[in-house]
Amino acid sequence: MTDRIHADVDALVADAASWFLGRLAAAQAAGRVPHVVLTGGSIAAPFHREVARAAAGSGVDLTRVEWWWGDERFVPADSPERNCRSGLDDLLHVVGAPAERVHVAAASDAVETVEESARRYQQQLRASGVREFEVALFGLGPDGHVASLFPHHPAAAIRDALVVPVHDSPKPPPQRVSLTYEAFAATRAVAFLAAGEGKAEAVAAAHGEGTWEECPARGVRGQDETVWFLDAAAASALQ
Ligand SMILES: O=C(O)[C@H](O)[C@@H](O)[C@H](O)[C@H](O)COP(=O)(O)O
Repeated sequence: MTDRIHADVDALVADAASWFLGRLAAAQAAGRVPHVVLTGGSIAAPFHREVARAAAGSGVDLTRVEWWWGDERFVPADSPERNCRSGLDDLLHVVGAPAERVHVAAASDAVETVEESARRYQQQLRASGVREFEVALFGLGPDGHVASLFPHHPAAAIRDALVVPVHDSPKPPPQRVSLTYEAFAATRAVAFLAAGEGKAEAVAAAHGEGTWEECPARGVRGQDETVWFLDAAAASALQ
């Protein structure tokens, strides 16, 4: 694991965006159409805006990338709470990503149940033929959760599915869909983006020994690399 610690959020997202575009440039140069996992949470908007800004001149063709989300909140499509909101508004619509490459989990006004949303998202993943994710980006919960895999939550323990429905999420809203550890396992590069003192303990826990049940972020690692983009406050409890 590598830690890249910055003075503030602006410097953090600038470095993360440049690293992200570098990974995509290398994948495209090698002839791959990269599959990417985007995140929700508070870091999403500044990160997506920075990627949209830095993309011009990066040599990366963002219209030739397959876009997924690590988790989605089961709320109506036009809710500002949707995790895909920032990715769509701040990045994918800005760079003109074609709709057929943008994979969003069904909202609560499109399907009846969160089970159905999870089932369809898993079907989309399988149908896409994706064998690995090039990059998966994650925020970090103050309790160490990643995507919608929460500490000691039964949904986090499911291994025989790529996508699971989540009920009783400790972070609102209560119903969500999440990719599983199984889905994240085949990922070349994982990046965690975390800022602020509220994340310091979780960052330290995720770097430390112990189980994924108590700190789910421990369970997600990239095959090539796992990079932590942190501001000084989020890094403050690291030894
Ligand atoms: O639904 C969500 O909010 C996320 O997918 C979740 O995993 C998020 O990335 C972390 O909770 C960090 O979010 P904050 O930065 O807003 O604390």
